[in-house]
Parts: sequence; C-alpha cells; structure tokens
Amino acid sequence: MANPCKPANPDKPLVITSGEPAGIGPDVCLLQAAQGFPRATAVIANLELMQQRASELGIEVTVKKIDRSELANLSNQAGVLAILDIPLDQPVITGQLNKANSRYVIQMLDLAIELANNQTVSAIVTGPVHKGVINDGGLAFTGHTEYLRDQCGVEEVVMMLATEGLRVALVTTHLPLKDVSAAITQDKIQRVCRILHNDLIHQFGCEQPTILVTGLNPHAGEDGHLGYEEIDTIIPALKALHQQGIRTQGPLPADTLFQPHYLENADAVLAMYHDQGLPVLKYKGFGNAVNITLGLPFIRTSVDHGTALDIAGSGRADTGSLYTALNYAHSMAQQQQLKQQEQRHA
Ligand SMILES: NC(=O)c1ccc[n+]([C@@H]2O[C@H](COP(=O)([O-])OP(=O)(O)OC[C@H]3O[C@@H](n4cnc5c(N)ncnc54)[C@H](O)[C@@H]3O)[C@@H](O)[C@H]2O)c1
Ligand SMILES: N[C@H](C(=O)O)[C@H](O)COP(=O)(O)O
Repeated sequence: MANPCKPANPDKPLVITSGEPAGIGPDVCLLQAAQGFPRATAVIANLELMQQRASELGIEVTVKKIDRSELANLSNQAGVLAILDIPLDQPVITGQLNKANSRYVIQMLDLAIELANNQTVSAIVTGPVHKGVINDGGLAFTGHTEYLRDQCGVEEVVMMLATEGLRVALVTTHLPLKDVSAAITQDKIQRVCRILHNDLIHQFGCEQPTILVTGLNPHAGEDGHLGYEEIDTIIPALKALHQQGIRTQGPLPADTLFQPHYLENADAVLAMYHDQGLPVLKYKGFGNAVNITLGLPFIRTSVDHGTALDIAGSGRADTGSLYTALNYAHSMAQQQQLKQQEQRHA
C-alpha cells in the first residue's frame, strides 16, 4: 500500500500554529520557547500579541520576527521565539474570544499548509483553536482535521490520539451524535482502517499492525438485541479488510476493550465516534498526549487540549502536550524517512 505522504525531511524545522489568540496557544508556545524547543521550531503568530503575552506571563523570551527564507537556517535557542508574523484584525484581550480574529486563525493554518506542502518544514504542529468562534466569524469550520482534509484535497483522513501505551483512532470525528450511525458505512470503516494500517507501518514502525475495533452499540449490539450496526456494517467491513490483509479484531464492546488483556497485543484502537474513544485516551494521558491527522500529504500533530480560556495569560498552562506533539512530529518524520530509504533499497 503506497504512503500518500510526501517524503518528510526530519532535518527541516517544525512549524507551530499558535491557534486561538485569546487562549493558551500563545502561552504554551512562549513557555516552551523559554525552556527551548526540542527541535528547531518557528511559530506562526502575531508578533505584538506574543510580546504582550510574554509580558503578561512575566517570562523572558525574545520574540523575533523571521522571514520564511530564514527557516532553512533556523537555530534552536532557549529563550528565543522565532515568529512568522500574521496581522490580527483586532487587538486581543486575553481570555476573551473575538470573532473578528477568526480570519487570523485560518490564515495561520493556510500558511502552515503551504510550508508543509512545499516541504519548507518537516511537519506542522497545531495549537488549539476555538471551533465556535471561527464559525461565529463566518467561516465554516468543524476542526483542523476536516479543514486539512479539504484544503489538501484528500477524500479521507483519520484522527488518531496517542499517549504512552495507547493509540485511539476514530471512524467519525466532529459529528453530532444523532448523525453518527448513518455516517458509519462499510466503505468508511474500510477507508479509515486502510489509512490507519498504512500509517501504523510507515509512520510508527509497526510491522504487522493489529487494530482493535469497537462496536457502536452497548455490548457491541448484543447479537442484534441492542442494535444492528455491528451485524449489518462493522462485521462485513472487517471481513473485507481481512481479505485485504488488514488485521483487525472486533467489533468489541467499547466498555471492556480498554484493558491490558486486549491492548497489550494491539497497535491501535479504532472507536466509532469522538466521545467513545477520546475520554479514555485523555483520562490516561491528558497533558502528555498528541492528536495526529493520518492520511494527509504531510505530517500534522497537535496538542491534546483546547483553548483553556479560563487560564490564558495566568502561567498555569502546561506545555507537556505541545512538547509531546513536537517530538511525535519529529519522530514520525524520521520513521517515514527510514521507511522510504528501506523501500528504495528493497
Ligand atoms: N487542538 C484543538 O484545536 C482543540 C482540542 C480540544 C478542544 N478544542 C477546543 O477548545 C475549546 C475549549 O474546549 P474544552 O473547554 O472542552 O477543553 P480545554 O482543553 O480547553 O479545557 C478543559 C480544562 O482543562 C484545562 N486545560 C486545558 N489545557 C490545559 C493545559 N495545557 N494546562 C493546564 N490546564 C489545561 C482548562 O483550563 C480546562 O479547565 C473548544 O472550542 C474546543 O472545541 C480545540
Ligand atoms: N477532537 C480533538 C480533541 O478532542 O482533542 C479536538 O477537537 C481537535 O480536533 P482537530 O485537530 O480536528 O481540530
């Protein structure tokens, strides 16, 4: 199965989009810059906003505007934050959403996509955005995952969150619960599983991945007594995947699947919907987890948390997830390069 990712060069810098300007995205970028990024990293943000937030946080970080031509020689220096500057539409009040700045949030993403597509950066790492305020600003937006899919012109992508010892991918992403059942089709499950299987091999070094698949209904439908989606849709899809050489186990009841007995022999769990899989992942790893979009032409990781408007500017934002997201992005680029070298020499 071909890997759709363009070859990532792990020697290139990472780029972060700082996300919702009123939230903790700017804080975690600055707090991490104060300690030093694990790799050469540039941040897309507004220069004045970052200077203002650094002073609110009371930290010594030199916020330095760079030109994209400087990305090739970017160095990694604790206490320095290299900014690709984007203008704001209105000044930011920390902790207060303002729909007038929705365009700014999207412009950051568009620049990151351009830099990743032309391979100026090895990967993009996204800070948290507020989906609601972007929509209030007149821009239809359900999440980075769907936005990146559409901007990259790919039919399907997969949201997968990972933390130490657990990876959880989703069949459906940002969808109202009432629409979930209809969105789960045999084709959809197969497309998602193929991407997941492929990326577990190419980006995570799993030789022969095993994917645990949840049911949709309580107790995986209890043989049709508690719903038919397992019998009508999930089981036939898993049978078809078996024919394609993709190893899955399921549908398993979601309430009993997340235990060592099952997880220790699996590479990922595939849940049917957002709040079936992510609460378990975030309970286990919030603060040290990463959100990854699989199936894009480039590597994208993200923090596991939201905009946390309640603590923006307070200095209480934990940088653990940003640090994890940066490290995952880099190691995925390394793994991808290794796989491509192996394929060239095969
Ligand atoms: N990556 C993303 O873009 C992303 C991810 C999740 C949620 N969101 C969005 O964020 C907004 C707010 O969502 P929410 O309130 O459900 O989740 P949230 O993660 O913003 O906040 C939940 C709680 O966790 C705390 N928290 C979050 N991150 C923290 C950190 N780094 N350090 C310390 N405490 C932290 C917050 O203070 C809050 O009490 C929503 O619009 C949601 O869609 C965006
Ligand atoms: N579903 C994500 C989570 O709960 O962490 C979050 O909403 C961000 O999703 P995007 O990366 O698609 O914006």
